[in-house]
Amino acid sequence: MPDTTPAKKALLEVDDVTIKFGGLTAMDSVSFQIREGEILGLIGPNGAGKTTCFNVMTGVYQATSGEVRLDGVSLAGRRRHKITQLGLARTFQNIRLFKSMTVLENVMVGADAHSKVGFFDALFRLPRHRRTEEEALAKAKGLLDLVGIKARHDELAANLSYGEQRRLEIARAMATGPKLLCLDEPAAGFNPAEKVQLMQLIKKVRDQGYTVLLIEHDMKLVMGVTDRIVVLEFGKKIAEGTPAEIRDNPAVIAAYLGVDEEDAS
Ligand SMILES: Nc1ncnc2c1ncn2[C@@H]1O[C@H](COP(=O)(O)OP(=O)(O)OP(=O)(O)O)[C@@H](O)[C@H]1O
Repeated sequence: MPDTTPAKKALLEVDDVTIKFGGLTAMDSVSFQIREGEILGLIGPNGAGKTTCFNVMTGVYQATSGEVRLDGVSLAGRRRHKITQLGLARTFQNIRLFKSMTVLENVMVGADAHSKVGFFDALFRLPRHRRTEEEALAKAKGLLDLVGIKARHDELAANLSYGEQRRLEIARAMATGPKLLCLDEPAAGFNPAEKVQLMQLIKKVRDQGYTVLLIEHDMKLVMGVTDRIVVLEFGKKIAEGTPAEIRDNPAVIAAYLGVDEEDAS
């Protein structure tokens, strides 16, 4: 039977983005789209431009040319907090938590990015503020439950295990209410069992209605969890497709093995 499911709309569009650092072109006319509800993997050897791509998307760097659009809205020239408000959240390669705050407080800080309560509501603890606070608390606990660390909510973030801190980072990013959740090497430093659990968590997050962009070096994880994969090498997109297509792509194999394409095929 022909597939009659309508194609999902593009949530994020990276449109012909180039970024140069002096003489180095870290992204060279890169275009790809992330569709609503999918898990997209962004992979490539060291120095391929993956993190730079994240940084352009999240407003850390400005593209030299081209633009990134979220839900049709250009992110060019927007400040980081504005991009978060528009619905793009990220985690970092190096964990960035408020270590002297509790687990729950870390998630509440994320939720504040979307708070519509004004200064006076908060100052006089007006009913609107209290209601919003209660809702934020319930939502934060729900997110901690989702990532599997609800029992630790009163603990200082510094006292969590490494794996728990990574989960907390994901919960905090989700607390900003993103349309797109970008995970930068979330499995770094994980053992095989933790990687399997992370795969399950990423799928669970997507099943909650989130769209996920994943930068990850671990091929088994990327192949096991993503719907589609975009491959960068030396700042250029060299391939795009399903995990099965990417696994068999000679250009990708060559990029990873560091051999000529003809030798790899
Ligand atoms: N702020 C910067 N100034 C100068 N060069 C930069 C800057 N940021 C990144 N680069 C360079 O851009 C290229 C792409 O780097 P990037 O960190 O995006 O690669 P990556 O694919 O994320 O690599 P890795 O897997 O090692 O994290 C590299 O050559 C890097 O040295």
